[in-house]
Amino acid sequence: MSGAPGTAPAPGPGGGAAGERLVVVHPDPGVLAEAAAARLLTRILDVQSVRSPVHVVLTGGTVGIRTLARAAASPLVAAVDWSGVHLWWGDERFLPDGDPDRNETQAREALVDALIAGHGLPAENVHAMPGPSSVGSPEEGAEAYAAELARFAVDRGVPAPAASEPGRDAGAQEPAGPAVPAFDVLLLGMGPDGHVASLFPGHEGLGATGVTVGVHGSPKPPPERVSLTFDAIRAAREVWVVAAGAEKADRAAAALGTTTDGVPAAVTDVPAAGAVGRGRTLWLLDAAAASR
Ligand SMILES: O=C1O[C@H](COP(=O)(O)O)[C@@H](O)[C@H](O)[C@H]1O
Repeated sequence: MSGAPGTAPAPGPGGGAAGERLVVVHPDPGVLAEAAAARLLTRILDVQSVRSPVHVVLTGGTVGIRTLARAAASPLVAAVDWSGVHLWWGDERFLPDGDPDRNETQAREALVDALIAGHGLPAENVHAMPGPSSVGSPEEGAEAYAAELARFAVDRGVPAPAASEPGRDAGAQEPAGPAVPAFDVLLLGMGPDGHVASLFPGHEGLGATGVTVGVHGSPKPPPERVSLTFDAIRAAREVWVVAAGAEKADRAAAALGTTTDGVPAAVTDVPAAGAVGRGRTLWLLDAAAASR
């Protein structure tokens, strides 16, 4: 895979038009996390220059959390008006509040608690996915999160923001879509099996309707999770897939291009192939993950 960015529009799964896709390759996981953190903070700043609030979806996983930790260490943190930012999650392990394996716990330790304590992020703007401390099952958690998302859903019947917003045409209608906020950046990690969020190859969650789904039998522990669906993921203005390590290379190549026998990847085999944003999709990889 070349390191050169590709800008050919990537058709959305199901053939729908989607925005541009870029693949950016970094020398190692440390530089990848540093660059992804700077890119995230800069993107929030750019969006804040034309609208508020800004909605960002966080991911768990090694690169996802490392990116948040690097963002916390960045001087750019002080440039963002965090009072106008909302943080969401793409998926959560169905574990008690404060469990060290929860994506939320790791994100709070890496960045989120520091933003609340020292940078004006309102605690109520942090929208964690419910776990067994507050609901009885992953399905109840999914239902509760869908209701929370709907509270902030964008009214897509109104014209899109003015042309001054980067990448938007004045007067264009926001396409109708699921009852979720207009996520400005939706971060996703990718597992060695090509899973994104908690949507695993061959798993029934891949075809879930609605915006959230309760997951059972996850091949990666813990078995129970809550996840956004692809409908919710694809409603995002930008989807960023961040992945590092040689163990991701095969699935990254399959998701981005074709399988070894030249067949375009199917989302059921490579869920990451379905990670497409409405305006732009970024694949931020290290050299090892891009090696195929
Ligand atoms: O379990 C999960 O795994 C994926 C990928 O994690 P990684 O360590 O292989 O990057 C992560 O994106 C997801 O949020 C998490 O729940």
